Amino acid sequence: MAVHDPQASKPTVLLPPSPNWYGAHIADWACDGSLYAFAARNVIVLVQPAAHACIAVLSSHTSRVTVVAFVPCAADVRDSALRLVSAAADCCVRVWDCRACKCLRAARGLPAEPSAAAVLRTGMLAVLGDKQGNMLTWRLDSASSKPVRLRMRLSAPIVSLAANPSVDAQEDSKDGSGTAAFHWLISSSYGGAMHAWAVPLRSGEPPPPPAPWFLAAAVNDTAIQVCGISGTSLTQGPLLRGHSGRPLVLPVGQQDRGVTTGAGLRDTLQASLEMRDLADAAAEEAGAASGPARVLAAQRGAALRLMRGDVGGALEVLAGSGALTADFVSMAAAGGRRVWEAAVRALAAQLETQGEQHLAALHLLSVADTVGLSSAAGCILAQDILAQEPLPPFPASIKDGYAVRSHDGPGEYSVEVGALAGTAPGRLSPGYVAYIGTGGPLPEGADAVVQIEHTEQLPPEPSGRQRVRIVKAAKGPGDDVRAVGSDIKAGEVVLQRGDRLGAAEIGLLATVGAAKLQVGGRPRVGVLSTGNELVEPGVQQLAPGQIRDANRAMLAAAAQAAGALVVDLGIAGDEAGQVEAKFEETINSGVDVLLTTGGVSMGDKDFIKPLLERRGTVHFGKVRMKPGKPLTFATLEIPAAGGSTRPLLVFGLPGNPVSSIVTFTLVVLPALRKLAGWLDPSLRRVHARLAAPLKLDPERPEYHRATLHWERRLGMEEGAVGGELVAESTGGQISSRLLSMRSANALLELPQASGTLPAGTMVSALLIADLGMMPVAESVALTAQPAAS
Ligand SMILES: Nc1nc2c(c(=O)[nH]1)N[C@H]1C(S)=C(S)[C@@H](COP(=O)(O)OP(=O)(O)OC[C@H]3O[C@@H](n4cnc5c(N)ncnc54)[C@H](O)[C@@H]3O)O[C@H]1N2
Ligand code: MOO
Repeated sequence: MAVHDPQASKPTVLLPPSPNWYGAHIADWACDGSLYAFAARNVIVLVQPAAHACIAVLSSHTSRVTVVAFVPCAADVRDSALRLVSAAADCCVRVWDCRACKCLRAARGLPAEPSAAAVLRTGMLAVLGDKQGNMLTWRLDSASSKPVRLRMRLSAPIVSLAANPSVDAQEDSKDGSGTAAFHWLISSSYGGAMHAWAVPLRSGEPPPPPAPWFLAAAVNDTAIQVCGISGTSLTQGPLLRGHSGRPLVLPVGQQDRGVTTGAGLRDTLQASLEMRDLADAAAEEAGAASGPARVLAAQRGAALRLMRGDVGGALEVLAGSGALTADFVSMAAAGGRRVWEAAVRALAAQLETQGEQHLAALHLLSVADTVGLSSAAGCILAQDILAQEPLPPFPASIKDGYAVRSHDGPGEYSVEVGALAGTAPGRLSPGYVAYIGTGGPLPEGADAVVQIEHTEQLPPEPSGRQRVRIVKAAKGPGDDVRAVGSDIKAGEVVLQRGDRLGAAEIGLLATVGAAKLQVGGRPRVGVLSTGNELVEPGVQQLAPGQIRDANRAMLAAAAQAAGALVVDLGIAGDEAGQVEAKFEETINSGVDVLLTTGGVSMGDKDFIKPLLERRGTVHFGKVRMKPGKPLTFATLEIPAAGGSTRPLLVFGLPGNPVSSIVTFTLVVLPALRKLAGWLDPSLRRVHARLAAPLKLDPERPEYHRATLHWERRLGMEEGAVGGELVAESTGGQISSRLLSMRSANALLELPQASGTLPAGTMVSALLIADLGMMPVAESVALTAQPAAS
């Protein structure tokens, strides 16, 4: 854990690494404004906003942190312990003491990946929501308590949770004025819109007495479910519909009153705006020229503008106030990607004007990322890596033996104690040799090493000092010594932009001390299946006409293997409205690339192409290829902050499973590789000989699935060295038969033509799998002895 003392040195401005910034509840403010926490992969970063400094990295979670939520404290009290609740994809929830930076308790075995959390104002009870719609409560005031699953389950993943901050909500609701009483609730969505809701509070609905709390849970379509919580029961209140994109419920600040009376939605919004204005003014009046109050004031100011839909104005407030990273991140968490992008851009500009180089911010806008060595495997370097110092950095022995002056020659010598590994070498006295181990630094004055096998031990001197006879002397200076820089020269480029980082490359990076790297980032890829016939793979009993959705899991795996971050967008039915609604929601969900399958051909339910034509530019919608004829590619301009737009790449892949994976491999994979930073993203082409005749297609060029293996060339006698790749078809090639992709490591490129290619014909083949996995049927001869010269 790195604890940073903001007084002691220059504060570090931190940005969240990109992979999971878009979660709804991965960032939170402590209620007194003194700390800000955000999840960054498996750790939680604690930021002190007043100092713009990272103070700690909490690192006990073993998988991606999906939830962070501070335990509320009274607004005017700085809690000396300041607790934080976090949960991670490994179904573990923890509570932390943020001042001591230690994990206080952990509970494992949650029923599903937690996706949202809220802690009730009393601080005693954490409420968690998960991807299966479960809600759980966890008592924080008892050392032995375990999370308890509430009896009712919501119908969809819970993407966000907020607890009513007002203790006296119920009392206020009994206003006696005869007018209806409301809680007010603020939400935003990935569509970018902010909503203010007046949630009617009727007796017993929600929350049921005696619990004074209500929770709002955003569920994964366009609605917010209001719930009441009492003991281990959950009561459903009204379902708030109206967002066009996935909604997020925003936690409201401590000063805000949880209730407003009488008026409808418009007045509720107006009242809340006024309250925030007042809070701003109060904070500023309190003379908060710097420090948390000013940060909070800026956050409120920005929130106010965001609520009016004035993204640019909100960012101006943040940039102008000097309230940097934490504000931006919380706005991003609340407002979705377009706010995030504008925020990062504004942050980058601000840091630049402050004379700080902060390329990380700019890189987040493209798909580049900064990673440590432990997460670098498979990434593509986005920078050249130079050695800072030579390797070895000192003349090093190649053998276990004796460091010598080479001109001393054979003879009997007293042995000095050489340098221990990892310590500085001394000086070799004239007339002596020094014991040295492999890799050890040569003492000053020595210029060669004599390996131990070329020496004989002699009886020690009376003083106990070792003596040795050098039987076979060093050939000259440098014998059995690695000179300084002989492996790597200082300043040498050891890796270049575009290099793929495997184990050896990561070893090289470690060697030269490159512990933080700029790499091509991970594009966010949404995967959506379409079709009324589709059901989840886990369904055991198929109803008539149903089939299991194979494409989504397959394409998600393929995109993940290509380094993408996959967003599972589920299944959309074939009704035009349903496809359209799902589509609207998903194109706004912040993905860079959208993959749909099905519905791109000629049928009356094939809505994808017309939809793409309406929403963007279809670059092609039919390709002369087999399989994959209806492959469609379109780009959409998605509105972004400041009136700009960002591109969304949409690949409409055919529904037939083989067609979808083949078109993914041929077209989407190179695109993802390009986004991830590959300099040459194309599939590698080799030549192979057909093992059996293959019939050609007269209408379309075909990508025939085949398994390549290595074989001795025809006519060569056994034991001779040499051979070639031989292609064996995977059998029936109909586009529905996914077994034709099983074990395929190549797509044979067969021309559109009549007739049959005879066995033995050489064809070109695109490699689609690692040839390290290639079957090798017969034993392959070893390298022959070179002819004696
Ligand atoms: N009149 C024409 N009909 C068809 C043509 C044509 O040119 N004219 N092209 C054929 C070709 S080629 C292909 S490929 C398919 C592609 O059709 P769609 O992309 O519209 O896909 P669907 O009709 O929705 O489904 C086709 C097939 O695949 C099954 N499917 C769909 N999604 C999944 C999934 N996620 N997992 C498993 N299986 C899936 C679906 O049930 C159908 O059997 O069109 C031809 N027709
Ligand atoms: O082009 Mo389709 O993909 O043959 O079945």
